[in-house]
Amino acid sequence: MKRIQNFINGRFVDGTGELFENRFPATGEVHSLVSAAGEQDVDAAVSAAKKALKGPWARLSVQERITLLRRVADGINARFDEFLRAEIMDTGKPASIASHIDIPRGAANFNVFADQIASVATEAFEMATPDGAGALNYAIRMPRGVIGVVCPWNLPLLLMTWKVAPALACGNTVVVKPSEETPATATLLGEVMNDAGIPEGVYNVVHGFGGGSTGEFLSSHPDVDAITFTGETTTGEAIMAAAARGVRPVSLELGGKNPGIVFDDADIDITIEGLGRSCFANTGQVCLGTERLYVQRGIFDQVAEKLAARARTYAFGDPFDQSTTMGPLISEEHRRKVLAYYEKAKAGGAEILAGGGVPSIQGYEGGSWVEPTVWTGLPEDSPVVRDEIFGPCTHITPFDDEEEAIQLANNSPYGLATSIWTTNLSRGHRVAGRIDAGITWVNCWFLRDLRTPFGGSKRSGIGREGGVHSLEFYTELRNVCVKL
Ligand SMILES: NC(=O)c1ccc[n+]([C@@H]2O[C@H](COP(=O)([O-])OP(=O)(O)OC[C@H]3O[C@@H](n4cnc5c(N)ncnc54)[C@H](O)[C@@H]3O)[C@@H](O)[C@H]2O)c1
Ligand SMILES: O=C/C=C/C=C(\O)C(=O)O
Repeated sequence: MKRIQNFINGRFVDGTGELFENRFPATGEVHSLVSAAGEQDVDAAVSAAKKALKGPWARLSVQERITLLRRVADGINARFDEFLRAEIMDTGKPASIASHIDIPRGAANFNVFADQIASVATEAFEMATPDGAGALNYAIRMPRGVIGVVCPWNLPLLLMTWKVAPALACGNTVVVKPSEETPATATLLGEVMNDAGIPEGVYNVVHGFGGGSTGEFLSSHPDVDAITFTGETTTGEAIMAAAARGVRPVSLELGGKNPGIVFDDADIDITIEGLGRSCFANTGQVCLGTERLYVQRGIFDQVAEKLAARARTYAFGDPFDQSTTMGPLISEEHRRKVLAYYEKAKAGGAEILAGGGVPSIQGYEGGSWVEPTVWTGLPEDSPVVRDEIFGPCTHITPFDDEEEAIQLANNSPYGLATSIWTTNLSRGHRVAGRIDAGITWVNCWFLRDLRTPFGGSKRSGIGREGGVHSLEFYTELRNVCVKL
């Protein structure tokens, strides 16, 4: 049985924690065992990262760091099939997704921030002084130090490197805690880091669970200088509390209950294509996905019917088969959560337009499969419409006018993402400016320019990642004032 180890100070080591099972979600079969890190292993990883801040890594120029980051990107691409297999075995997601999104973006993130750090500016101010000689102020950008990186299971390599790449570009060192569900690609990246010549201790990986385990050991460690987290809102609260001790900055990318708004002048084909992805892609396990949809009354029936038909087109099966378009959920535990909402919808009297249950897939009976589902008819205060489900499901509600649509969309404690579908672009711009969300797409979804600010409002997070915004988090600006 394959064993997945921790990666500390450039070496793969067993942790002092227990071995835990790693399952292939498509069948439920155990495919590897993972060595959990104990508190002393996390301490060893943080110490290695702290020591590396004073070693060769600290003496590299920005250009030398850029060269190493590009080598890491090349290293991932050179081992593309290994990363692809590892990600699919951990998540069960179809190769059609992982080969086009997860692995390419996992490599691209290193090039994006190599570009970004090459051109980032700071600032300088000349000032008058009473003696007339003046003074010059200039800012210098310093790495924060050891960054704790705590990651989720839905886009494991993509979301981990979305943090590690800018952190390293800025001269920090990192200790990564991948989700217990998806340990493999973060571990494989350790080999790539060594091969690329990243000094030992710069990139470390510790495996285990969250509260009372590895995640908490890391976020509470006094020598971690900043914490970047992506995951559930409640976990974000716990990590923010841990970071408060020692006054450490946090970047929190949290949960959402994202609305879509379809006006009656929308291009139906473009809209259904976009909503088909935003509602069901990655088996609905995307933080930016649409779980509540508001459709103007005049086209409500048409959109509901077409979206329900789209939900029925997904092909379940072998995640390694390129013709498979929908995989399982990440685990039996998560499937129980999603199916509980399927039952709540039924109990609440929802009209089920598509799905609502579990598909029968020959040869994959042990997998965590659910049907893509479309409901209507529930009240806005239903848990199905309020809570983040994180599955391939959406509830559709009709609205009459723009004001009502905005009010419905904003009526949520979350504020992560929205999509607006209309051919009236004045309305598209106008409504986008009134939605309380970090990211709003108009006539598109998940179109990503990696230089843009990415993050949530309200309970969907704190801070922004992407482009220069990542560099603002992973560095500290210091001002120097020189009397002339
Ligand atoms: N905003 C975004 O960009 C974004 C992106 C992806 C996923 N998410 C969110 O992530 C969630 C799904 O991911 P998940 O189930 O892995 O989230 P999760 O919060 O359960 O776990 C995320 C990570 O935090 C760790 N963790 C859990 N409790 C902890 C604690 N008390 N202290 C330290 N670490 C702890 C886990 O082990 C895991 O590595 C969804 O809510 C989704 O919306 C948000
Ligand atoms: O599930 C959440 C997806 C997040 C995606 C990104 O952070 C990104 O595209 O950079």
